[in-house]
Amino acid sequence: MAATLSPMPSVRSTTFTGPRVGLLAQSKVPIIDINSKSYFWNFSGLKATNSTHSASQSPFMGIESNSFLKPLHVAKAQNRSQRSYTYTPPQASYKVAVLGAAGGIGQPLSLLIKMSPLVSSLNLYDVANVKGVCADLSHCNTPSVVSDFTGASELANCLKGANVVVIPAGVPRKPGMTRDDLFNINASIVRSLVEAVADNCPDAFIHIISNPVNSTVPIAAEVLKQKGVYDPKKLFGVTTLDVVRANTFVARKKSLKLIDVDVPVVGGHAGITILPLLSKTKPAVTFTDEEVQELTVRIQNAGTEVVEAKAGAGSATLSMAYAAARFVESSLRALDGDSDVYECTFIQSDLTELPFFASRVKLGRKGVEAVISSDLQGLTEYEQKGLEELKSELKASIDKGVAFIKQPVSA
Ligand SMILES: NC(=O)C1=CN([C@@H]2O[C@H](COP(=O)(O)OP(=O)(O)OC[C@H]3O[C@@H](n4cnc5c(N)ncnc54)[C@H](O)[C@@H]3O)[C@@H](O)[C@H]2O)C=CC1
Ligand SMILES: O=C([O-])CC(=O)C(=O)O
Repeated sequence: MAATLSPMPSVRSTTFTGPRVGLLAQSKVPIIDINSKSYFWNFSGLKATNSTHSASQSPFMGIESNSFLKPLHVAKAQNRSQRSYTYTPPQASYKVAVLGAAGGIGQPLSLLIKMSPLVSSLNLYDVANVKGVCADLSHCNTPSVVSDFTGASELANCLKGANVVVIPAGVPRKPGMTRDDLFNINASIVRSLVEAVADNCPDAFIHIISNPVNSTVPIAAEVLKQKGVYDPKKLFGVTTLDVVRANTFVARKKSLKLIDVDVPVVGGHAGITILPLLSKTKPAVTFTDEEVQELTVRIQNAGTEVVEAKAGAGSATLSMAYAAARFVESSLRALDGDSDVYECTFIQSDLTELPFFASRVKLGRKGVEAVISSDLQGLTEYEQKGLEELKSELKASIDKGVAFIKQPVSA
């Protein structure tokens, strides 16, 4: 019996003007455009090279600049207008290191980073099992060269020359635990990994995923200070998943096009310290008080929702990998000179009286170029109350991280 192939949803409804390849002449299998291939892995903002379609006048004008799926829109826009564009794909020239690459987040995250056209070297580090992940990934025909590094003795080589270091190393939660319950194990892991970053690639952007982010980022800052290489503009707590979730939940609730929605999420990354600013949602949308309450609580508890659904098998890994890959790609675009890159992230901050705070920032070649202070202006009463209420918990988590390095408790 002949096998039936299911059409890929992303190509089913599209019509292309370029050369075509018939998969199976007599079947209903879709015809795909060979030129469309790149859109499925090319996450970076493609630069138009002809004068009519410069990057700033490109068909994706008006689409959120930090959209991880922007190139899919390019494909659609191209299709709609039946015009053809000449693009110069971004040059692959950046080195990214993933520490904890064999883990639940590390593996899919490494795959997504492997798909970036901006990455020339992808270095995978873990305490075990990273060789196989590397062998597997290295068969993908995307530009980056993948290398594996196992154990502390290979960490320095993994990090040398890295432009971006992503750290998802550490233990995840089980049902009934808070993120802070991970502190005792993950604090030491982050400390030792960041020490190595300080020694081997002090100029790199450092993305901390390991929980509790509200404490592990201050830990990383103190380690970098002790090593004399702290640049607060280049140390980031990855809170992108909170934004990804907020965008998803709001779009569903209000029947908006997912790709258009952008909700800033500020504060920190645990429970009530996660504060979605629904009043700042783009496109502008109104919510009833009940919707605000329901959405805010869902966004704050979304991590726990996944932990409970996984019932002991860990926490969010796939959505986290997606979110972290978006943050990596944004960082690479910023390093590459894109002047239109905005993300929410947990950083050293003057926005409130707290020394660290997540907010929207503009990213540039040197890291954080500007903090978007207007997000905290004109808050609703509900948001203002949420902001005041999160401060004591967030401060305690920050202080705990700082104290871990400044006054280490002997084991
Ligand atoms: N920032 C965020 O939004 C999120 C953070 N997380 C956090 O990310 C962390 C990782 O989660 P999963 O990948 O699910 O855990 P996992 O247990 O599946 O993977 C962790 C990996 O880290 C490795 N590892 C442990 N110690 C290491 C060390 N010293 N050096 C290098 N690698 C080391 C392990 O061998 C393992 O491969 C957890 O702390 C989790 O709470 C999870 C989801 C969202
Ligand atoms: O909930 C957890 O433990 C993992 C996490 O940070 C998230 O999913 O937001």
